[in-house]
Amino acid sequence: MDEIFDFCRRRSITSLRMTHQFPSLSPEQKKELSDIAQRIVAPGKGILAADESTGTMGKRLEKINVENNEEHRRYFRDLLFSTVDPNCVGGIIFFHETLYQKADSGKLFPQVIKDKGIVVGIKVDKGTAGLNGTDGETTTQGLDGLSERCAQYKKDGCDFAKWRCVLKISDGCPSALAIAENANVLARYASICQQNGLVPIVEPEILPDGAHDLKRCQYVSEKVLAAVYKALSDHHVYLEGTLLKPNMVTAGHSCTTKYTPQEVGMATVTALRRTVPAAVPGICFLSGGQSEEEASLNLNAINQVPLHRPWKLTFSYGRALQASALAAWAGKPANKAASQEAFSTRAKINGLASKGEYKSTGSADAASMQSLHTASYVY
Ligand SMILES: O=P(O)(O)OC[C@@]1(O)O[C@H](CO)[C@@H](O)[C@@H]1O
Repeated sequence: MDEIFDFCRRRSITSLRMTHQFPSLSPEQKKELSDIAQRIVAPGKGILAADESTGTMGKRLEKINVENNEEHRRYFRDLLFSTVDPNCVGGIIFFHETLYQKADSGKLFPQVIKDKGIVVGIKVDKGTAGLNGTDGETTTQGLDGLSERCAQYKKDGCDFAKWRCVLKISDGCPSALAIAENANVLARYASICQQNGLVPIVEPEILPDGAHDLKRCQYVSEKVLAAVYKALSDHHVYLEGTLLKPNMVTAGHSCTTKYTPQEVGMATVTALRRTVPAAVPGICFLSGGQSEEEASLNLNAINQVPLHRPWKLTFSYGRALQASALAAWAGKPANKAASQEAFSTRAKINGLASKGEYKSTGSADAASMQSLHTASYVY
């Protein structure tokens, strides 16, 4: 090590010395973070994103004519959590309210989940805010008081966190400002999480709105991810203790060319191989308005791409894991078992897809084929 420092001094390279001089995490902290991340993306497992804010949950409940009140939100989440299979779900992302609610059994939800061996996560961002002078682009808020909130969440049973940034594709978007600002805020968030023992899920979502083709989405995804990993490095984030939650590389929703899952898989894996370091243990895709079946077929194809893939490639789905379950429930207690069955089926299929082992029978039901995309969706 001394020779390296000596070499750096002679060449006036100071940054290496600085990194070693001010280590941000102890070996024990690093081990804890890396162990948590590995548990979440163990083979065949992915993440259930159940972190819809109260407003977003309202939009979901409205579709099935159910009132958006605390009990209905609790009931639906209890329905999911009491049936979730730890063989295909390694982590669940909670919204603040859910973390302090109880299951019908009287146990707090985080305890129910931990007892199954599933890791508890929490959404910690506070939503998007406009970047003035841009074409409607945004950054994400929530850094103020984040360290204190993370420390409290760790005490209350959480071991990972999620923060979502949003970028969009159009003629002039994403702008250089949006790319730089969102990369930096994700890195700052990730650094704060790690100091508090939470594995940060880094989510730079590129929206599927638009008529762009697959190539354009791949190009933009590469630029955004390259900026994110440069910022994470600048902020000394320990990559082994992080997870990435990106969009799959797909054409825009109104693109007239339709691409096969194999084409989506190849474009996605190519973009990731060019930008995401091998030290990152897992890449957990968001579903972004794809139908349940489409999200499963694309994930399966991603895991069948004949290129070296140094990370686990799995799911962190919200809509694509819950849509059929919500529709089957329709707010009626008598439908609870049918709703749980629908959820378990999707979780099992995605567990298989995360290993490239899902064989579609081609007989998927209508509900799972329905697009879940809403143009200019605001969460
Ligand atoms: O795209 P999906 O799979 O439905 O949801 C992905 C997601 O990141 O976006 C939502 C809004 O923040 C979250 O509830 C969820 O974690």
